[in-house]
Amino acid sequence: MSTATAGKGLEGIVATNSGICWIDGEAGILSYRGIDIHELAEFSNFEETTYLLWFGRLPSATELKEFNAQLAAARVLDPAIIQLLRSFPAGATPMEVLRTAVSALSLYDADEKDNLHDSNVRKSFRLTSQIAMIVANYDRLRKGLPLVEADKTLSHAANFLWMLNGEKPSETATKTMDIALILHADHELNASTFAARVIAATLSDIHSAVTGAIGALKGPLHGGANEAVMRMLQAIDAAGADPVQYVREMLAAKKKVSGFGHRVYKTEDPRATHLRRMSEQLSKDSGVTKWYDWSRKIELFINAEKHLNANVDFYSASTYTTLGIDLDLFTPIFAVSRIAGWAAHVIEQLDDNRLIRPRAEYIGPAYPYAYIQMTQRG
Ligand SMILES: CC(=O)SCCNC(=O)CCNC(=O)[C@H](O)C(C)(C)COP(=O)(O)OP(=O)(O)OC[C@H]1O[C@@H](n2cnc3c(N)ncnc32)[C@H](O)[C@@H]1OP(=O)(O)O
Ligand SMILES: O=C([O-])CC(=O)C(=O)O
Repeated sequence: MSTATAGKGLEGIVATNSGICWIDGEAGILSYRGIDIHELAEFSNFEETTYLLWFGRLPSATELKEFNAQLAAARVLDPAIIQLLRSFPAGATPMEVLRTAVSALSLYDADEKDNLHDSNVRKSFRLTSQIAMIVANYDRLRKGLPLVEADKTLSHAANFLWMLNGEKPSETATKTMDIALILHADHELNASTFAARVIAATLSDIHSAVTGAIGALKGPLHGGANEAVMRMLQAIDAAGADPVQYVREMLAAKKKVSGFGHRVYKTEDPRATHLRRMSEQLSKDSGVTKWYDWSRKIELFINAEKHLNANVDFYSASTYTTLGIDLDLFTPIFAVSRIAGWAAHVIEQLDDNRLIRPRAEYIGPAYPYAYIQMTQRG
């Protein structure tokens, strides 16, 4: 077999076949199983979208009802996981906690240790419900607040907000969270999903694949960018700076501005369109307009100056902040949604598996390079 050298960062390399997500980066189109993200954001909900990702088509009314019931029934965490959450040192970040707790979930998952399709679907239900619960529970534990029991009558988005805040969420908050979860649910071979597929392809288990994916999502070049956007907006606020001037100086110092640029999209990220709209509406409704206003000014400046567009992470920062959510929960919330895509990809990988093992172009010292005895080294 011949080998070809991929560009740095595997840019433009098609690494697998997948029937889950189609993106046209030139035209700014994102679709799950062929259905445009704009239609899903307008008409679907997170549960239905997850069904679509896992089973390849939209459910009937009865199938959706059963799916919702199965997801709600999976809102159970072993007491040992709660104990684990209580045991973390003060200052453990929610992403570190999520990564560690998801790894531990496999120890308490009574399902088959096999990698059969149906076992992994059952585990995916549990992982989807449990990730949301871990994020909500840990936030309350670190704040010294009592834990809130899952409400199995609520939707996934509403139950997450309920367990996080201990009060029934408004319709607006639930709808906003639900749309955000739809928008973040999958994105083809992004870094965390690729990591999940590489792990799954060794015939390791789905918990390992999702743990690795969470580790990849955490980085500021990927999902961690939403937190970094808010940290930047807060730094602007603390400095009493002009947002455009602040960002101009970042560019002059050759720093990257989080929430801009994308490996695949050459136009606006279609998800940013929705998040911008939601951020603007929430800011008007709440009367706290500065985060949206500053974001918009920064966006227009970066568009003009660098021809870079906002990605999914840019307006999720001001959206979640206006919903009253702490900034270090933004990336965990990304995971609350992206588990839908990770699970779909792990299952798809295993349905037609082959080990993922590319080659590296060697650029080290030329072979054979002599071994020098210790006594003869300088
Ligand atoms: C959910 C997600 O993962 S969405 C992405 C979230 N990440 C971010 O928002 C972090 C900021 N953005 C970035 O770092 C990048 O745009 C990435 C990682 C998303 C994509 O990276 P790549 O495709 O590898 O592009 P790369 O980093 O090589 O950038 C290409 C050029 O655009 C510039 N550029 C890209 N993004 C930015 C940015 N956000 N701010 C300033 N300049 C940027 C680079 O400096 C580089 O310029 P140069 O050619 O003059 O050196
Ligand atoms: O596709 C990517 O590279 C990153 C991204 O937008 C996502 O994972 O949602």
